[in-house]
Amino acid sequence: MTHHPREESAADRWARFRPIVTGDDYVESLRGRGVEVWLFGERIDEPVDHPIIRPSINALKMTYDLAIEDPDLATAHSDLIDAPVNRFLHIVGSPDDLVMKNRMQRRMGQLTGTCFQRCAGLDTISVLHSITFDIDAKHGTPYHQRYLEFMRHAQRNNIILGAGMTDPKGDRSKRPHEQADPDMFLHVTKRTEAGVYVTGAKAHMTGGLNSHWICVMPTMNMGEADRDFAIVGLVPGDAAGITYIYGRQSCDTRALEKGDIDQGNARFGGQEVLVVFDNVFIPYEHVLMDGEYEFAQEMVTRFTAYHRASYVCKTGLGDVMVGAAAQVADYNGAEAASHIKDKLVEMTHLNETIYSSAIASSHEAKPLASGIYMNDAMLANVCKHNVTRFPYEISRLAQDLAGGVMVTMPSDADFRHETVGPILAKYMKGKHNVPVEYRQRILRLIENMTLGRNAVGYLTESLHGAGSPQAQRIQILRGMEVETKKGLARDLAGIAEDTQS
Ligand SMILES: Cc1cc2nc3c(=O)[nH]c(=O)nc-3n(C[C@H](O)[C@H](O)[C@H](O)COP(=O)(O)OP(=O)(O)OC[C@H]3O[C@@H](n4cnc5c(N)ncnc54)[C@H](O)[C@@H]3O)c2cc1C
Repeated sequence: MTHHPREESAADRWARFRPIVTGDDYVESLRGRGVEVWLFGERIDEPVDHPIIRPSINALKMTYDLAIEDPDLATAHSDLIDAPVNRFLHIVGSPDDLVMKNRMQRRMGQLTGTCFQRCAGLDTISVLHSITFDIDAKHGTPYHQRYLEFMRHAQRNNIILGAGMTDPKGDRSKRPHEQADPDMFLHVTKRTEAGVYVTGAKAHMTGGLNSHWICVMPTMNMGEADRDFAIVGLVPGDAAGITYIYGRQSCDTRALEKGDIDQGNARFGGQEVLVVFDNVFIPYEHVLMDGEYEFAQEMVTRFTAYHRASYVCKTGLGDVMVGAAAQVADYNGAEAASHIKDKLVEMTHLNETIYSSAIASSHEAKPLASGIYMNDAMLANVCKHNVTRFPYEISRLAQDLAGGVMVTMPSDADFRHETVGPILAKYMKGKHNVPVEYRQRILRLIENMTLGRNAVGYLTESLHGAGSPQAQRIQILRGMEVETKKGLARDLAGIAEDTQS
C-alpha cells in the first residue's frame, strides 16, 4: 500500500520528487512507489519490472531520451523557470511551439510504433493555463497562480502528468447528478480547511500508472446541479486512496513468452488503466476548479482543440506501417509490381493528409486571453476525424501486402524447434537471400500494429481517444458557418433575399 498519509500538504507531496534528467532516471523514479496495481486478478508488487507493463514504460522513457539526443526538437525554453524544459512540459507561447510539438509527436511515433502516453498530459497543461485565467477573471479565484506554481515544480522536476478526463459515465443519457450511482462521475465528497476529497474513477487513462501526477477534470458540460462534479485537481499518482486496474490489450500475454519475435514490437507498448479514487485528498493549492460548472464545457472544447491535433502522432506510426508494408513486399519479391507501389502511395497519401490537417491547425493557432496559443479548432477536429478512419485503411493495405501468412504463421517456438524448425525455415521463406527470421519479424510487427497490442494505440485509440467520431462531427457542425456559406452562394447566384431571417 502507498506509504503516504491521506491528508498530505502540497509541499509534502512535492518533497518526494527529485529532478529527472535521463530516461533511466525516469524508470527509477517509478520504482518503490507502493502504488496499488491489479493485473490478471493479482496485486503487482513492482510494476516497473513486470514484462507486460515494462514496454509501456520504455515508450515514455523515450520522451526523456529524445530530449537529450535531439534538444532542438524535444526541448524548449521555459520563461516560467528561465531554463530549457522537456517539450512535453512546455507552455505553448506561439503557433511555432505547436508546430514543433507536432513534429516531435510524429518523431516519437516513428521511434516507438505505439502510444507514448505523454500528449494528453501536455494538452492538459495547455488548457489549464487559459481556463484557470478565465475562471479567475470571472470569479476572483486564485487558480491561475496555483497553476503557475504547480508548473514551476513540474518543469523543475521534469515529471509526467496523466490526463484523467473520461469518467465511466454509467447511463449515457443521464447527467452526472442524475446517475443512479454518483460515483459514475468523479465528485467532491468532503471539504475541509485544507482541501477537498474526491471519489469516482477515471477510465482508459493513457499511461496513468506511468505518470507521476494525475489531473482530474470534467469530461462534459455541466449544470448547477452538477456543481460537485465540476472539479479540477492535481494528485500525485501515489496518493492514498488510488487503485489502478490495468487494461488488457490484445495478445498482451505474448510478453510472458520466451523470445521477442512473436511480440512484434517487444520494446514498446501503450498503457491504459482504470484509476479508482476512493476519498482521495487534494489540498487547495492543487485545486484549479471547484464548482465553476459553467467552465466545464469550454474546458473540454479547448482540451480537444489541442488534443485532436496531437493525434498527428499517428502519422509517425503510419510511417512505420508504410515502411513495414514496403519491407514485406521486398521480402516477398513483390516490390516491383505496380499495384504494390500504388498501394504504398495510397498509404502515404492518407498518412500525409492527417499530418497536413494537424500542422495547419497549429500554424493557424490564435492567442487566448491568458496569452497562451490554441490550435485552430476546426482543423484539429478534421485531423482527429481523419485519424478515426485513415489508420484503418492504411492497416488494411499493409495487411494486403503482408499476405495471409501474417495471421497463419506458426509460433517462434516452432521455428526454433529441432524437428519442425527446419521445415518452417524451408516453407516460410520468401526471397532466397532474405533470412526467414527477417520475414517473421516484419510480419509480426504488422500483426502487432493492426491486430495485436499496438493496434490499441494505432487503431482503437485513433477511433475513440480524444472523443469518438461523433464528437468531432458535432464540433465541425458548430464551426462550419453554414449560414455565411449560404450567403456566399446566394450572392453569386444573384439572390438578394435571405428567406431564413
Ligand atoms: C486507447 C484509449 C486511450 C484513452 N486515453 C485517455 C486518457 O488518457 N484520458 C482520458 O481522459 N480519456 C482517455 N480515453 C477515453 C476517450 O476519450 C473515450 O474513449 C471517448 O471519449 C469515448 O468515450 P467512451 O469510451 O466512454 O465511449 P462511449 O461513451 O461508451 O461511446 C460509445 C458510442 O456511443 C456514443 N454515445 C455515447 N454517449 C452518447 C450520447 N449521450 N448520445 C449519443 N451517442 C452517445 C458514442 O458516440 C460512441 O459511438 C482513451 C480511450 C482509448 C480507447
